[in-house]
This record gives sequence, C-alpha cells and structure tokens, in this order.
Amino acid sequence: MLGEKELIKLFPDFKELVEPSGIDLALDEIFVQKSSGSLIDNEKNLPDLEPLNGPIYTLESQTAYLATIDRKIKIPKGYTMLYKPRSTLLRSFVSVQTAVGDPGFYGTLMFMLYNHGKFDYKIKKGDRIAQGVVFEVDGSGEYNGSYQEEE
Ligand SMILES: O=c1ccn([C@H]2C[C@H](O)[C@@H](COP(=O)(O)OP(=O)(O)OP(=O)(O)O)O2)c(=O)[nH]1
Repeated sequence: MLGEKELIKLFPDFKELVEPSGIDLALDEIFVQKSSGSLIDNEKNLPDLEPLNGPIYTLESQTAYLATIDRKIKIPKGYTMLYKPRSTLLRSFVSVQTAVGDPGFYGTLMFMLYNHGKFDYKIKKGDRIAQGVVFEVDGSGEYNGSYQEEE
C-alpha cells in the first residue's frame, strides 16, 4: 500500500486530501434513481438519475443514492485504488458501497450511499465520505471502459 509521500507525487490534484495511507474523497452531488436499469449479455442500461437539491442533502431512511466525488481522478498505470467508507458514516448507519479503481482510469468516481438507519441523515457537499487506498499492480494494463473520460 502506498503512503503519503508517494501519494502526493502520484495524485497532485488531491494534495491537501492526502492522508498517511490514503486519499480522502469529498462529496459533490447526490442522485436518486428515476427509472429501471438492466445488464444483459454485458449490455448496460443504467437507470436515469435525478440530482437532489444541495448543498445540504437529506438521505431518507432505507433509501439508496448515488454520489459523485468532487474532482476527477487519474489513476496512473501500474496502480489500483480501493475505496473504503469514512467511519463517521458507518457510525451513523450510512454505508458507502464501492468497486475497484482500475489502472489508467480518468474520470468522475461514483459511489452508492445507503441509509440503513431509522432516521434521516444530513450531509453537505464538500464533506469527506470515503478514502481511496492505492496499491501497485504488477504487469498492469490500462482501463479503457465505458466510464473513461477524455483527459
Ligand atoms: O466504486 C467505484 C469504483 C470505481 N469507479 C470507477 C473507477 C473504475 O476504474 C471505473 C470502472 O469500474 P469497473 O471496472 O468496476 O466498471 P465496469 O462496470 O466493469 O465498467 P466497464 O464495463 O466499462 O469496464 O469506475 C467508480 O466510479 N466507483
């Protein structure tokens, strides 16, 4: 796993968010689901989304949301990034569900939030919701999938 000194070099855009062993990731927008979706024979049909009104968002009990991170990230070739929730959210009954960041990915990260609690939870745009931890990948290729954006 990479530490602070290496992370500052590899992720200059996140300089002030670098932690001893990871990078803090801050909330941008939150979306609710507006239509059905499907995945059939690798054909993706993503649900339509509607943004919530911010900057203070209310997560209702037993409801799922999608959240974007406030700046685009480039994961250099030869590295992968795993995303873990900020424990303050877990301590508040809100989970952050995440996947794997691929070597070479450039774009906007999107995570799922779920309020497992019995009550509303309020969270503001700009607050940190997760931490990315970075590992070296031997013999890595480069991501060029459907979520890749133009640099
Ligand atoms: O929780 C996560 C984890 C990763 N990513 C970004 C970085 C990752 O490199 C990219 C693609 O993720 P993944 O490979 O899991 O997506 P896929 O569903 O396999 O997409 P594709 O078919 O385009 O490869 O999305 C997120 O936005 N959210």
